[in-house]
Order: sequence, then structure tokens, then C-alpha cells
Amino acid sequence: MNDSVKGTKPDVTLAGTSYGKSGVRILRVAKDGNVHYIKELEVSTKLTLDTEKDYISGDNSDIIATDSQKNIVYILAKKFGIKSPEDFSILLCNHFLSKYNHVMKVVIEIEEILWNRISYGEASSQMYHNHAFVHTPIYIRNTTVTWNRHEYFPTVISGIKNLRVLKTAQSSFVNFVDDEYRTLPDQKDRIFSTIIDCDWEYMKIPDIDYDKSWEVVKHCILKNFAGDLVCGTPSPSVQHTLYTAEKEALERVPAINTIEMTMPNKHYFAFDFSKFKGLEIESTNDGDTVFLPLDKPSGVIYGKLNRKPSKL
Ligand SMILES: O=c1[nH]c(=O)c2[nH]c(=O)[nH]c2[nH]1
Repeated sequence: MNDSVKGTKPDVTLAGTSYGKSGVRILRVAKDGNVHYIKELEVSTKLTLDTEKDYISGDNSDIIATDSQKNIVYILAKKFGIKSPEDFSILLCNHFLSKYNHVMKVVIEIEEILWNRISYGEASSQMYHNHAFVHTPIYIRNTTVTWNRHEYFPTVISGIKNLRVLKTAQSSFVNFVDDEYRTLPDQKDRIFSTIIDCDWEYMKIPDIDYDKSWEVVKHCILKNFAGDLVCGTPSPSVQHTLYTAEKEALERVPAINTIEMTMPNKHYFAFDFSKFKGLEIESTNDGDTVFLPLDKPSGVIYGKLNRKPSKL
């Protein structure tokens, strides 16, 4: 037999462990008289213990069952409410670390399922329903909070996922490398469409208003993509638009340390009408026109911006 498959006992070391419950779905209703407020979350918990005996020798005596972890999510939500996904994650981390001395690390991941109050009426006299909501899955709000036992405060990462946007003006892409591989002409006026995933990490400080910060980052992304409501804002490339959005987010939310974003370039190419000889259809982007959405391939543009350490 070949040496590499002989039945010798390998010398091994357990290089990493964690265990928990994923897909813990919860809806919490808070009632202020007839006016109800809801939060729906999908939570995942992960614990790392200070022993490995559960893995190595089958001794379960230190295991906090994943079923118990799930129960803790419901009990803390009932007792303390859900202020924001980030605050609730911090609460859960804190609970696991303070209740169980042998828990060394907690990772809580949450995705929020977004509902808006049902409303009727004109914009100026909009009326909002007391207790009926409409699902608004136009993006996903997510967070990952990691707390190591010996750290004073956890690492809080917040994110927005699947934010799909499109604009029909103020996007160009010109002056890129012109060599034997290039077929793409300069595009002075193109469709710009992308599905944004963005994550940002906060400084390790308490009392951050996570809801407000999240809204500001979302606003920075949308504003740097779309610009002024009437005139828009020019985009010379996906790269530059991504950078300006991240830069404004760091300027406007001092508690954010670092921000990263992926903007796939979902291509929409002008349909080529030039082959239809007898139809006299203009084949330019001027005036009304028709585009071909291209599913694949798409460009993938990524950028991460860190705040420079202060010189103080
Ligand atoms: O904004 C863009 N950036 C690129 O890097 C690129 N590459 C490409 O083919 N089209 C585009 N558009």
C-alpha cells in the first residue's frame, strides 16, 4: 500500500470550532394602545467554548444546546424588546458571555425582514394603519456582531444587501485601456444598473444609534448613485460612484471605521436596430429607445474604504 494511505493515526489539531442555531425566525409585536409596532428577524447564533471535549471525546457536559440558544433568542426578545438588529445582537452576545463562563466567543448574525405600515391617501395627507403592514423586500438589512470574551466591546458590522437600482441618464464610461483586446466603444450615455451589497464596521464604542446610522448610509449610497432629483449626478464609472458613496458615508457617520461595497455592473445594451434596413429605425440612444438586459456576464466592482487613523 502507498505510504500516504496506510492506516497510521494522523497527528491532528482542532483548528476551529463553533456551533449554534441558524434560521431562528421571530416576529415581535410591541403595542402602544391601538398602535402596534413590529420587528421580524432571522437570527443565527454561534458559540465557541473554551474546551474541545465535546468534539474530541464526546463529552457534552459543556454544550449549551442549540435548542437552548434558540430559546434564549425568544426569551430576550420578549423581556427586553428589539431596538435594532445590532442592539439585539449585542444583547444576545452579552447574555451568552455573562451567563456562561466557558463561552469564549459569540457571533450573532441577523437579517431583518422589512415591513412598512399600510397607508392610504395623497402624499400630503397620508394616513398610516395602526396594525396592518406590507412586506417591503426592496433590500435586506443585516448585521454580524462578534464578541470575544476578553474584548471590552464587540465588533459590530451592519449591512444592506440586494439594493437594486437603475438610472437612464448621467452615466458614461470612456477613456479606458485601448488595445488589441478592446471591442467596447466609448459610452457617453448608458444605462447604469447595479445590485448593491454594502457592509460597514463601527468603532468599538457604546451608544451608537444604529437605526439612524443605517439610514444615513443608505441615503449616501442612493444619493451618490442618483444625485439631484431633477438633474442627477454624473457617473464616469461604477468605480467612482462606489468610492463617492463610501466616502460620504465615512464623512457623515463618524462612528464608522471602514466600509466596503460590491456593485455588479448589470449591463443593459442598446438593442441594435441597424440591421433592419427597411424600417428606418434610428439606432442611437437619443430619444425613446429599447435596451437588452443582459443577465450574464456582469462586471463586478468592489471597493473598501478605511478611515485614516487620527494623528492625535
Ligand atoms: O463603470 C465601468 N467600469 C468598468 O471597469 C467597466 N468595464 C466595462 O466593460 N464596463 C465598465 N464600466
